[in-house]
Amino acid sequence: MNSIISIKNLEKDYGSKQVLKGINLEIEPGKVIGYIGPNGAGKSTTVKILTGLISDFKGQVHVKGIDLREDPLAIKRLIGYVPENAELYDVLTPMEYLSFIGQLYEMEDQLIHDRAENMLKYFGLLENKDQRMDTFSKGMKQKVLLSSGLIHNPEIIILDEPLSGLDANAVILVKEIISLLSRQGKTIFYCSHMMDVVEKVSDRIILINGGSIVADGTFSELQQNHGESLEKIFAKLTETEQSGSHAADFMHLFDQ
Ligand SMILES: Nc1ncnc2c1ncn2[C@@H]1O[C@H](COP(=O)(O)OP(=O)(O)OP(=O)(O)O)[C@@H](O)[C@H]1O
Repeated sequence: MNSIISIKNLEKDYGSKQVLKGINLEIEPGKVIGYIGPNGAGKSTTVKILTGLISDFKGQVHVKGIDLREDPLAIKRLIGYVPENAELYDVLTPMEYLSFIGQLYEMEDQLIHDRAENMLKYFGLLENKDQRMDTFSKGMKQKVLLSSGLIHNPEIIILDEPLSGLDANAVILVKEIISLLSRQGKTIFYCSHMMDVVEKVSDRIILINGGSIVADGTFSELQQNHGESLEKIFAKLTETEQSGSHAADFMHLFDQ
């Protein structure tokens, strides 16, 4: 396979705790990869390694044939990353923030300006473009963050729970953007807990549990092997099928 991302025997410990236990992944270009798993499964850790934020890992990671250990900066240029919990410089305005990010990628000023303004327009933030972001809601900040991950038109886009805090219209917009980006040949690595969205937008779904891959395939392949909806497949493979009765047990706490 002509992989754009190649991960071999990836392991990561935090002290005595092994969080990734030998992840192997070959990812084709131009696909949307849904990367799912329970809280603490190791999704963000994988993504932080891929984006060069964590460097003390075991195993091999190559992006477009470049060894992550040898040239992390070259890989960072290829990737647009929207982290789960981002620190925005919220004393800046969206335009100032996006200019700053664009300059880090050595983009031309005019291109930064035009692209930033257009992205803010599509996210309904044009009238807020010159307001300081410390007054923004979570969803407004998330839209700026998404714009900052896309501004340099990266080949690979890594989204870690990108829909958090977004209203229903923005969720629809982001889902459409994901599909359009993939039609343009971009590779999208999409971590989320929103099973209904992952089910719809992903060409391939990878489920990790306890630091290991427990399922990998198209949605219909996973359905054939494990169940109807992605929510049910997830529950089955991560052993939370009893969540209904757990909820009932929880409610018994209030019986006395
Ligand atoms: N900096 C850190 N130091 C120590 N342990 C960490 C650190 N970051 C993550 N962990 C632990 O590593 C495990 C995997 O965390 P990770 O954030 O990768 O999970 P996740 O799948 O992204 O979870 P979530 O869905 O909750 O975001 C968790 O048990 C977490 O407590």
